[in-house]
Amino acid sequence: MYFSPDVFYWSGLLAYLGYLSTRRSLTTKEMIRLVFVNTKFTVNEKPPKLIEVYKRDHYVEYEYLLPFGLCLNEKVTEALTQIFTKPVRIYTEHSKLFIRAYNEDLPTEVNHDSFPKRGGWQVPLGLTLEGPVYHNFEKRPHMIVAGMTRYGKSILLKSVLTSLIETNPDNLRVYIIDMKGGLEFGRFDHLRQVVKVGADTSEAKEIFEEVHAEIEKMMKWMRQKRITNVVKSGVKQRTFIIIDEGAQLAPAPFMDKEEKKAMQYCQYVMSEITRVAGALGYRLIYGSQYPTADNLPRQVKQNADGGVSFRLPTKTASLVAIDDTGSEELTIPGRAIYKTSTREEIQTPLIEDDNMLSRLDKYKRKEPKGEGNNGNVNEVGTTPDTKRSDLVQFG
Ligand SMILES: Nc1ncnc2c1ncn2[C@@H]1O[C@H](COP(=O)(O)OP(=O)(O)OP(=O)(O)O)[C@@H](O)[C@H]1O
Repeated sequence: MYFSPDVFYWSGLLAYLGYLSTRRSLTTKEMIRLVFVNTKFTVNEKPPKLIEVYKRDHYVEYEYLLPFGLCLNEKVTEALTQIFTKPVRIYTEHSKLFIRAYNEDLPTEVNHDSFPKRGGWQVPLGLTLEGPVYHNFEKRPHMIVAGMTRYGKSILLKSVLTSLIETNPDNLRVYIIDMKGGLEFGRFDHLRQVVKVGADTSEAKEIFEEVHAEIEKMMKWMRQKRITNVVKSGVKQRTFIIIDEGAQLAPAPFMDKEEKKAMQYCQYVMSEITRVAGALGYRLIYGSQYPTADNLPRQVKQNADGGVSFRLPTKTASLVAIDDTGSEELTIPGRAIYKTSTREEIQTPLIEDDNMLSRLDKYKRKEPKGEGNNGNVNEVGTTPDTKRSDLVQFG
């Protein structure tokens, strides 16, 4: 029997439409079940059993009981992901499989002002699919911020600086090393919390010498007072060292001996800050476009318990920055991975320079630099029950 090509065309189309309509009428639960069966994610031909469906503000979560011996694999994860038009998180926990289907995509822009303020030393780092995420510098004192040029590193550093000043105007001291010639952070030098802005290698070295001397004094003072960690001691002051483009502070073969020595010194103090000075109230935020094993001091890497990575060129770069891959897949400015003991994809807060300058205007220095309590290290140790003599002794 002969069938014209038209017959094949129309019967094929009808079958496709039939498939589409069935597909449309399927509920999410049914589609998940079909994926389990079609990908052979079964034991004795039985797929995982649905236990509960949770409806939350930002997502709907399906909880399944996993039969013993059944392990989540890439094939089923990919097939499940294809069911949903919005982001989905698929994970297992205690013999259960969870499929969390989010209601919305992560936005491509979130204003810094939209994050509610939190007390202490917590700053907003970004928005996740489940709400805002904060970094607590008391729990995780040091942080690495990595990302290729034009993906949002400097803006995040500025957002963190703004939050720190606004939440702790009287207890914050900041040294900024802006290796982009001071172009990004030079404008904030007039704020009373900003002790110094260094814009090149020699200024960076001066800052590190100053910080190093402070750390030694502080250690002595704490030894005398038998304080082991400022966090539990009532010492309120914290000193942040923010570095934008830390890779510029790494020795390179073309440098002369003096320059190499200066760089090695800078790297040594960075390491000391993360190794011992966290307990003394010193916090390092190390920003770099492309951290490598050669330019990121090992101690900094090992002791920085928080990492934010914007887009990076390769998986290897992502592994160096945050011990995890994924940064090479980010494509949107302001989109980053925040890695601590957990991992979150975030859209970081956007803040414009002019907005930042106008809201921080009230913190501009009244006295000339170095007078009053501007950046005065003698004020370290100001606690309700610490006598003035302690402060003098420390200074
Ligand atoms: N959180 C954000 N949300 C949306 N867009 C952003 C965000 N952060 C940065 N951008 C966009 O990316 C541009 C570059 O940001 P930024 O200056 O922070 O880059 P960078 O990574 O520091 O680059 P470079 O290292 O070259 O200075 C901004 O001008 C802005 O358009």
